[in-house]
Amino acid sequence: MNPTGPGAPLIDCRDAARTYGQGEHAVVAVHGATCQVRADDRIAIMGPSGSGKSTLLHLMAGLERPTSGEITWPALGRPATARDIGVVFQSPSLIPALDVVENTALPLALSGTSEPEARRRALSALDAVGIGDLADKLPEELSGGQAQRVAVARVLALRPRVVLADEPTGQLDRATGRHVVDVLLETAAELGAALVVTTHDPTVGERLTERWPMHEGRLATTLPAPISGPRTAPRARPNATRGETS
Ligand SMILES: Nc1ncnc2c1ncn2[C@@H]1O[C@H](COP(=O)(O)OP(=O)(O)OP(=O)(O)O)[C@@H](O)[C@H]1O
Repeated sequence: MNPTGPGAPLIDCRDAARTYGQGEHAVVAVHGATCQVRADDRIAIMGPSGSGKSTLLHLMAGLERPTSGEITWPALGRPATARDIGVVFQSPSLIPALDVVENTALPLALSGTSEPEARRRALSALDAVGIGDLADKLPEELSGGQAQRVAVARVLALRPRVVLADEPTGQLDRATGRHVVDVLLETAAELGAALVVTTHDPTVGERLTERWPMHEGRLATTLPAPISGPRTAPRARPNATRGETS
């Protein structure tokens, strides 16, 4: 068991697996995955469609429970909440009746932040993702890419300790996608937060410091070298405890 408190991993997955369905209909979305996420990590989980990336991300966020194995959040000393771990989902899921700034401020308002402060932080996050001028638009007036940027801003406004982004550039053109990754990296640095991004796009993966390959539900055992220089401290590496690599 990891110690809790500062220096402990933010997310600790131990042989965590997730199966959907039962019997002959069972689908093992994630086989036993063992990995850790710490502050300052910049990780791309990479793999083709259906390889289990979203499921692993949801497990890390505590949105789903592993069917076997364990996921803990040692640095938090308690189960993670949405304020600790912000998730940018594949689908923006904006509330149609609320304008862009209200959608962005909503999670903050729901977690007790005063309305003026929630609005101020929402506007600042919208500016950061380059759509401050759309603050009073309704979701139906947005393009898919603009809606995705609102979803990113909604998480950044929460100032979480970990940002988990599920294919955040999947619906964006190359230039906009690049900007969204810039924003995620800049904000993670500013907050001192960890950043984990799922993607099948190598040009997104190469922007992150580490790439964790995933194939058919298994997190690979071997990792490419970091982009620049060795890490300053040793850390646990992900491994597929069943042994296969992609
Ligand atoms: N709620 C669910 N019920 C049943 N099967 C599911 C469910 N969610 C995911 N799966 C299955 O688990 C496997 C992994 O899915 P997952 O969405 O995690 O992969 P992914 O790599 O994120 O794919 P994509 O890039 O297309 O989003 C797939 O075979 C998928 O059909």
